[in-house]
Amino acid sequence: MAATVNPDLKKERENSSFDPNKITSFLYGGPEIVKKKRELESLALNDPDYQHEDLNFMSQEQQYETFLKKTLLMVTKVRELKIDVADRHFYRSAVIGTNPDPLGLHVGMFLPTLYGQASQEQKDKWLKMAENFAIIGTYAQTEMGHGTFLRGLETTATYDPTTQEFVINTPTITAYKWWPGGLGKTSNYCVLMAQLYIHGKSYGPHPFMVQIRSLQDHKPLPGVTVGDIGPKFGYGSVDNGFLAFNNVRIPRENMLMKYSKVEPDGTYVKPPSTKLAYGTMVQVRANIVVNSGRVLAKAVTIATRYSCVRRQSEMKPGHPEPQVLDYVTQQYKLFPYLAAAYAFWLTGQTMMSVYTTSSNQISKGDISALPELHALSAGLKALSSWVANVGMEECRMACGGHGYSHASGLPRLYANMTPGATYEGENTVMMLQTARYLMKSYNQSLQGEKLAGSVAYLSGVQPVPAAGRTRNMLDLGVLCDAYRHRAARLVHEAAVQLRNERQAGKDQPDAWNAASVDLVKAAMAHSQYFVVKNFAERLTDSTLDSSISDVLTRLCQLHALHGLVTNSGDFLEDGYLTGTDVRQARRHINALMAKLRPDAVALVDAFDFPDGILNSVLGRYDGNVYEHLLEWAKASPLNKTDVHQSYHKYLKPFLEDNRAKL
Ligand SMILES: CCCCCCCCCCCCCCCCCC(=O)SCCNC(=O)CCNC(=O)[C@H](O)C(C)(C)COP(=O)(O)OP(=O)(O)OC[C@H]1O[C@@H](n2cnc3c(N)ncnc32)[C@H](O)[C@@H]1OP(=O)(O)O
Ligand SMILES: Cc1cc2nc3c(=O)[nH]c(=O)nc-3n(C[C@H](O)[C@H](O)[C@H](O)COP(=O)(O)OP(=O)(O)OC[C@H]3O[C@@H](n4cnc5c(N)ncnc54)[C@H](O)[C@@H]3O)c2cc1C
Repeated sequence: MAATVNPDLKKERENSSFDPNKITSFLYGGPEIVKKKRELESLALNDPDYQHEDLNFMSQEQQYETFLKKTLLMVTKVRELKIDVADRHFYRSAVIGTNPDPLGLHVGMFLPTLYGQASQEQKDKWLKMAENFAIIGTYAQTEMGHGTFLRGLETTATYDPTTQEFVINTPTITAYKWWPGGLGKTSNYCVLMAQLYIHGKSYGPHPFMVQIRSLQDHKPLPGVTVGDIGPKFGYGSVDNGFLAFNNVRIPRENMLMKYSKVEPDGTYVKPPSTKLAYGTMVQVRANIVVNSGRVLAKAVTIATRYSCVRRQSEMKPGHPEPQVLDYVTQQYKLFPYLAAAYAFWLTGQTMMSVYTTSSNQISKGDISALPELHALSAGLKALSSWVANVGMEECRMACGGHGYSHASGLPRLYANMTPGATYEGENTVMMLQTARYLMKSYNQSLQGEKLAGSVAYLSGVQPVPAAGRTRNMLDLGVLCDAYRHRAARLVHEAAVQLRNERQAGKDQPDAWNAASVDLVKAAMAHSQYFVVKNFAERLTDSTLDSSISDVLTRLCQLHALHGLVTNSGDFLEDGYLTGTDVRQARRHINALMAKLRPDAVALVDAFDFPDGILNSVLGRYDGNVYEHLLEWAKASPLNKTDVHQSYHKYLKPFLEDNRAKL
């Protein structure tokens, strides 16, 4: 087995223009954090207790069992090692790699819902148990018939004032809860979203704390039907489940009552906003923006390293085969996603800081930031997960045939991460939520109101510049202005389209539906403007080391220019950009790719994913791809014996029969 680094990768690293550690530090927030991250990762990756056979060689049941064992062990070790709450994600991502785990919903949604939706008395009652994993919960909202339309949920929680209980029921097949992670086999509690009924009146979906399995033998409690929904596209390591209730009674105190309340006599106390009950989803959407940047960074790391190791064809007759990354078409596949990974990494950080500031404000009773937070997180969640999806698949195809093997790590990454476009709010639906906010803001600006936050730019309509002027299409100010103009124009045009549909006689819902393609386009343009502007603003950080600001600027330019060329019609349509500008942009892309080429490996190294987290034979840090491909294939269960038992069962008689008939 080769212990040395592949010479091509070695040369790539020697020739880069900067020290990747400096970018790593920038991406993670300083050298101290990077040090902590590396310590925790190496602790997890070198722990023999976490070792197991490759998941790709396992059935769904084995994957679930392996991951359950591993995650429970992780919880115990996190406690023993006294890892700070803020640092746990480093340890966790080294333990689970790119796989979801059966406790993900407990940590990612059940606990956050208790923090965000429970009253102080309820926190006193349940938080200690939940934080210490004495109970395990999930977030049971989606039903077989409704995921998107929460107001259409069918599960009922009917208040009975005589006993001061809620009666939980699943009235139809379509009301079965369907999909919640960790529900199938693991959880004994859930936060249940159900329609609240008091004295025959419906009050809409509310969260309830419901025990579903016995704490003694883990059997479903009386009236509860629960199980696993079966194999999925990915997510083999998680028991996504179904759940139904037949007249299950829970105490009044089990409705989460930080905002809405039901008094013992059945009096309903309204929350400051009904949408506060959706708070956990907003938090997870913000997390998905962070995650999308990381996922894309992983895919691009694998494909870029492999593209430097892989040699193919003759560029010049008689010359050695070039590294495939030297083909400009290969660079055009990968570098825009390399740039996008950086763009979304930084967007994720901004999104989280907006989330933290706004949610602090909201928890103190000031809900004014809620609409902006919802609109921003919905749009960025949708944009980032869509780009990550397309990027992961592009990276897989850029690895040729070997990309299709599970050895590349890319099919599993894709299968586990692609539902980010569906869960926590289906992407089109999320873009339409953002569009709703944009329309409202735009109309407010027409009434003369001053807008703030991410929509402030809608107040001032930018004029289309006079023809004949020249622009420097590499100037980040020029690029941001172009994205801003496009977003403002598309918001304006969607609003005009809506108004025209209304004037043509449609009612508001039909007009909205008729204009929805334009509305999504406007929300997309708004979100893309936010990403480009955020990237450019981060580069103005005066503490940024000059040796890395050049290369980061190139990435930012590439990200903006690539989006501009891909959507050139939007920029050209009203004459804001000219054909000359777009032609110039295309030429700059080629020049930028040539400049980025020597730094490509250093730029992916800077993401700092250890091999144990990447889990890819093609993306190995040492580039020793071929020997490990062979070793990996040899470990496949079909290779345990030279002659498989199916030969004796099927192939042998078949061949013998055919030979006998000759
Ligand atoms: C050891 C260390 C560990 C570290 C751990 C880290 C681990 C992390 C792991 C995380 C794992 C998570 C995995 C995720 C798994 C998936 C979970 C799920 O899918 S769960 C299931 C996820 N399911 C989904 O996401 C369902 C998606 N569906 C929905 O969210 C809603 O049905 C809807 C938004 C589409 C419509 O709602 P509807 O009630 O019909 O509302 P209308 O349209 O009529 O609009 C009325 C007004 O409300 C406004 N508004 C709306 N929402 C919000 C909000 N959130 N806020 C504020 N406002 C909001 C709206 O703007 C409008 O305002 P205006 O114009 O009137 O002023
Ligand atoms: C891996 C995975 C894990 C999940 N985990 C959980 C969990 O832990 N807990 C939980 O409660 N749920 C969970 N879910 C469910 C998930 O949240 C829903 O699937 C998601 O919210 C989408 O809803 P839906 O399935 O009803 O899609 P649908 O709404 O049926 O979407 C189908 C199509 O209809 C379109 N559409 C729907 N409404 C509109 C509209 N108003 N305007 C325009 N187009 C529309 C959509 O764009 C989409 O193209 C999970 C799902 C997956 C895949």
